[in-house]
Amino acid sequence: MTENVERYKLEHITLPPATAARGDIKLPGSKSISNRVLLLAALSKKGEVTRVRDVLDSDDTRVMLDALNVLGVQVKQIAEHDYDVTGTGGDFPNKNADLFMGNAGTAIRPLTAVLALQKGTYHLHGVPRMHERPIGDLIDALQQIGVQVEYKGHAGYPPFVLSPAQLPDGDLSLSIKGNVSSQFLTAVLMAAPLLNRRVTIHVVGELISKPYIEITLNLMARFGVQVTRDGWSSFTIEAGAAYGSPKDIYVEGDASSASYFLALGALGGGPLRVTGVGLSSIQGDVKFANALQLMGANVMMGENWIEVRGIENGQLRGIELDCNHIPDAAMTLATAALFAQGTTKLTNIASWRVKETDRLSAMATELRKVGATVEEGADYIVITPPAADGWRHAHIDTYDDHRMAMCFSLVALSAVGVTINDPKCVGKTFPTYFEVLSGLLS
Ligand SMILES: O=C(O)C1=C[C@@H](OP(=O)(O)O)[C@@H](O)[C@H](O)C1
Ligand SMILES: C=C(OP(=O)(O)O)C(=O)O
Repeated sequence: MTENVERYKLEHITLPPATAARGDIKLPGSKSISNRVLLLAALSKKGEVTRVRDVLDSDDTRVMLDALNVLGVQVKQIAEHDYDVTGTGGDFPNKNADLFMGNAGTAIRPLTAVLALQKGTYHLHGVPRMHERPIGDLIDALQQIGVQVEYKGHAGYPPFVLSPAQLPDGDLSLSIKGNVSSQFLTAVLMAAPLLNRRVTIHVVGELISKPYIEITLNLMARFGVQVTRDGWSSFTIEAGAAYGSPKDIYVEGDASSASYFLALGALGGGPLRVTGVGLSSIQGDVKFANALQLMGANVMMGENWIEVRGIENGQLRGIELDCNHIPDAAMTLATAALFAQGTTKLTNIASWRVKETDRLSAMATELRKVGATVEEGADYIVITPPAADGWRHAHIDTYDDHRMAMCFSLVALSAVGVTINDPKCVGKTFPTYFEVLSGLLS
């Protein structure tokens, strides 16, 4: 992907009113796991090949694959979703590169930490929205160990240039804030073994989106690096820790993408089964299923699948839920809430404001178009559904946010249907979303 690629706009898609949602789908690979595993495979022992299977094919994973390619990492596609990645031992062949990061947080944050430790100069930039998404807390943490960064736009935001670090001798210790994004801690954790010495990372203040740190630690362990920890407050990587290849690794299905189908199954009677995530998943967003259960949905789970059927008592109930642990899937609760009896309050979601768009504001605006009454707070949203005769057919703006498009597809199950503007924005994580959806609705 290059910056010049014209964003393929399909003006809008209209979903006519549907009354049922049922079927069986295989989920696309997890974005969070795909991008972590591709990078970890590239950092593995020099010459070792990791076969990464079931990689997500989307804008965000394309950003990571293209970056690795530009950096000189050998990445060979051997089947539609499978890649052989040859390890570099943490030392990328290309020492000067201009890297387009699109709007992929899971690419720019970890790559920033890893590239800051190379003996090279790297210019990282993205789409305009990426230049509004904060990265200062990560850069501040890296600067404590001598990393060299020059901001090219606004301090604390991409674009910026990384040049060779001036690392002090001996064990290293650094502090990092985790209240804006957990991806900053993920980035430092993933890069730490490249330092070849004992590294202790102290988390200052609140840490949000904690389950994503569990994904990071789990996958680092799969690549042979154990991190010792003191709860959520400090993490230590010992000297001598180095990534080794697990040889063959599968990417599980995307639990955030699963949320749309699970909600549809709950609203449209089901049975609707997603395969690729379940009891053995390492993704925090599988907890979305528990939230749906709280709303009254009938959920069953196996090792590798989740199935939702019609709702006990006919209609979902509104809930109040702290959604800090499921920031992405929580958006799906906001549109599911349109169909619930009573009010739904989703709290502790301030991070929505610094993602693909200001999601709190965007969600409130678009929910109101459908007929809901919405209260938007600094870090919460309260949704009261439209009255039975209060639904309006709306043209939903999606703000170049894949999750806005996918969340509002649930409104197809209302009596008025819905029109979604710029539906192609789903390409960030799920390019075929609307095709898959059309096979489930009737
Ligand atoms: O580490 C990850 O894979 C992610 C962490 C979360 O971001 P924050 O930590 O910024 O909430 C999530 O929203 C994002 O889609 C993926
Ligand atoms: C916040 C998201 O993405 P990113 O990885 O760019 O942070 C998301 O997918 O909802």
